[in-house]
Amino acid sequence: MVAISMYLFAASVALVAVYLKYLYRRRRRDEPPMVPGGLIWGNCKEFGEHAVRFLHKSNKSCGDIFTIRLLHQYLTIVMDPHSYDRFTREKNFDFDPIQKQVNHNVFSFELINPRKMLKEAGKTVRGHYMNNIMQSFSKYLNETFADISTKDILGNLHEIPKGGKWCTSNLRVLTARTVFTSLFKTIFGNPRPEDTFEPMSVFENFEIYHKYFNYMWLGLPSSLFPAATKALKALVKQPCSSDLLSREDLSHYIRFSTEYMLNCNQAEAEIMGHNLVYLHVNYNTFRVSFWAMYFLLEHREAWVALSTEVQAAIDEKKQYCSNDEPVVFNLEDVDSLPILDSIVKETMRTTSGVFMVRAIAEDTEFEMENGQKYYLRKGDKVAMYPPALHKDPEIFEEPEQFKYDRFVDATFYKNGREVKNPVIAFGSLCPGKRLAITQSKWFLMCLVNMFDLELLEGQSTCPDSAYHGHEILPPKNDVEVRFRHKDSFQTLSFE
Ligand code: HEM
Repeated sequence: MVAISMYLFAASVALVAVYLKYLYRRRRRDEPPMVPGGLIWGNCKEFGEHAVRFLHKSNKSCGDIFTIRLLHQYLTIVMDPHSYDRFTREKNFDFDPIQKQVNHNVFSFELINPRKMLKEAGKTVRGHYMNNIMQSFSKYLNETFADISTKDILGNLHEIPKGGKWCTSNLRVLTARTVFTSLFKTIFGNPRPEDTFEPMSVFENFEIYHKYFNYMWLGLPSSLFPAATKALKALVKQPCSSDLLSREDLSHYIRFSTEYMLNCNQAEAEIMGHNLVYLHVNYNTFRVSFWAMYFLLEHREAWVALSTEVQAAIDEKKQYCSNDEPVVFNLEDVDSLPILDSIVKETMRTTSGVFMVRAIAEDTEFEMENGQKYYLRKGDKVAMYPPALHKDPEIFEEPEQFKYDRFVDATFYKNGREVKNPVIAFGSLCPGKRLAITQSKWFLMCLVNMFDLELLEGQSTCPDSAYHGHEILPPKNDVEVRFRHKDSFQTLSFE
């Protein structure tokens, strides 16, 4: 009996010690207010249930900056959109440990000199490189658009349905067969017939793997999730580096990264892990395209407005080329379409799940835009949570509604002052922003130009908020659509 009491006493003391060391915290002078939470889990429950609602509520009770606790991690949230620039410029707010955490925990590799790699990633998606990427993407997209009407999902050939006959598909599968396949081929080149590393099988395994992304990012081992382990095994069955490097249609970036990692004596497994990360960041473009297409179908007036805008742009160009030539667009032309631009921005606003997290490298005095100063502790994390701003009713009228023309000639205000960056789905660091937006826009232009597309009766979906933290949220469920080639259309080409 005495022994049991001693054990219980020792266990209680240990628990209290763990609690005091890792969980308990007294707010120091000039630190942001702390949001009250549970003894052990902190604010995990409310945050996990509905992060946007929880942060709006905390914003009302605590103000524009406050600290929450997710288990043992203290996280200061900056809710003021006007302080965005200060947040992104603060040199003690460090993204490198976050990026390392993703690479290490989720894709099992480390980069030697990551800043050099990222700088190069930035270069390879700008200027003439971006034009080259867009040319390949546009070529592959035209091929996949032809394929979806003539081949089934297993690749078996069928006749093109004539007389305006409709084909049916799940929308996600349709987006994978067109956008994801084109992205994949633009990055890795055309797969060889013997390759298991090919777009549709990678897509299927990514779909599974991404379900566990947040858990693995937080550090839970992938072995806890057998489905994720199986998917990863399939995803790393890639051609070896020498095989990839021998391909003429390999993207400039993968050629650079593979050669760079080989020169740093990094193992094949690490090169493959890195290839997956690159595909993973590009996967967001696929997700945006899915959502934009879904919203166009759900809001027929948006489809009509976009088709009219695109048709007018094609007609304008057609005056200068013959009927059998493709109509050529460039970056400037694509950027000049206001409804298209608004649809892509509104899609990002409504489906972004991104968390802009930074590690606090040193004790820091952070000055908000209104001049108020706060002390933030080294070792904590600090974040902006764009979805909470994107759903702020003071900035966006009826924020839950998709309004296709919301961003046409519009400015947005908070506390009576203009918000300079109303949509921050790319955070501040993403080098692929312009490319991803252009690819999504190009896909939509080609889609409304070539196809009739409809949601089947009773089909609907919405972003799955259980995946908050993903750059673009996946849908709760897939939907069924029917589509057919238009009787006549002009082939488009990007130069
Ligand atoms: C719709 C598509 C995309 C979305 C929504 C997206 C979003 C993001 C976000 C939110 C971040 C974190 C930035 C931060 O916290 O400040 C990020 C980082 C990054 N993205 Fe993207 N991204 C997309 C497409 C791409 C593409 C196409 C590339 C290819 C070049 C890319 C490459 C990267 C890289 C390399 C980083 C890490 C940057 C660093 O560590 O400095 N992304 N992206």
